[in-house]
Amino acid sequence: MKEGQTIQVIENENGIIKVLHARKSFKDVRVLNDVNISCNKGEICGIIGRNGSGKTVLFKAICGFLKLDEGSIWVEGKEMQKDIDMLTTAGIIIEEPSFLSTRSGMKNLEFLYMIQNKKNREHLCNIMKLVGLNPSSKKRVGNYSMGMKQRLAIAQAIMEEQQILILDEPMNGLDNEGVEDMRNLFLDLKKQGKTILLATHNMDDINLLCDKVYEIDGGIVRQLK
Ligand SMILES: Nc1ncnc2c1ncn2[C@@H]1O[C@H](COP(=O)(O)OP(=O)(O)OP(=O)(O)O)[C@@H](O)[C@H]1O
Repeated sequence: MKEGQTIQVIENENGIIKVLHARKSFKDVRVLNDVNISCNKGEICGIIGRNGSGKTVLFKAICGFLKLDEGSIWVEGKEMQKDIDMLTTAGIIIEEPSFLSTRSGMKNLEFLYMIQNKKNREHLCNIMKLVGLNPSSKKRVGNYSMGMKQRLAIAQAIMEEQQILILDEPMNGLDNEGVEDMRNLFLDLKKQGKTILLATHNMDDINLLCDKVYEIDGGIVRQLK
């Protein structure tokens, strides 16, 4: 599809996440240059691109962590920076989440969950098990391996059962079994109707998981699938 046609399709789509004509520069370096994407409800939408191509910047803008210079971002019909400042209706992994290193994984989830005034230990135990962590383990997060921290990050992203997940390289640090487990988990979440925006460097993730794929390069996004 030619670029002009792609943009028109995106503008007409009823995407649950839509980015229209997004531009973002840092000083004189343009990172996003008229970026357009649309992710429909129940889809896993992949974004690929080289190191430094702007995937994280795009995700941060979608979540409201940084402002675009131009363009608009719509999530569930609400415009970021106009109707809402921060996206609170999505489970998010962007960069390394900060956990309390002296507390167990389960305690960390409990703290984060309680911030939302929620209490449900059984639900959190199930989430821990779902990501392959032992909810009864007293091991402090500071002593977790990289893969265990990543599993905990996925647990915190999914624990509130949000309809949208924004996952920036969620497979980082996972071994083959972990990757396989998380792929199955994401496919299950998709079956439940969740929408997942996924940045990855792994083409197998793209081929196995994604309904739609965008590549970002030189600030420009191209739809590959
Ligand atoms: N706050 C900032 N100030 C200045 N430059 C920034 C800032 N945030 C990101 N950048 C620059 O924007 C560009 C895109 O960075 P980004 O983190 O989005 O890349 P990425 O595609 O996620 O890369 P990777 O695959 O390595 O994770 C990089 O050149 C980066 O240095």
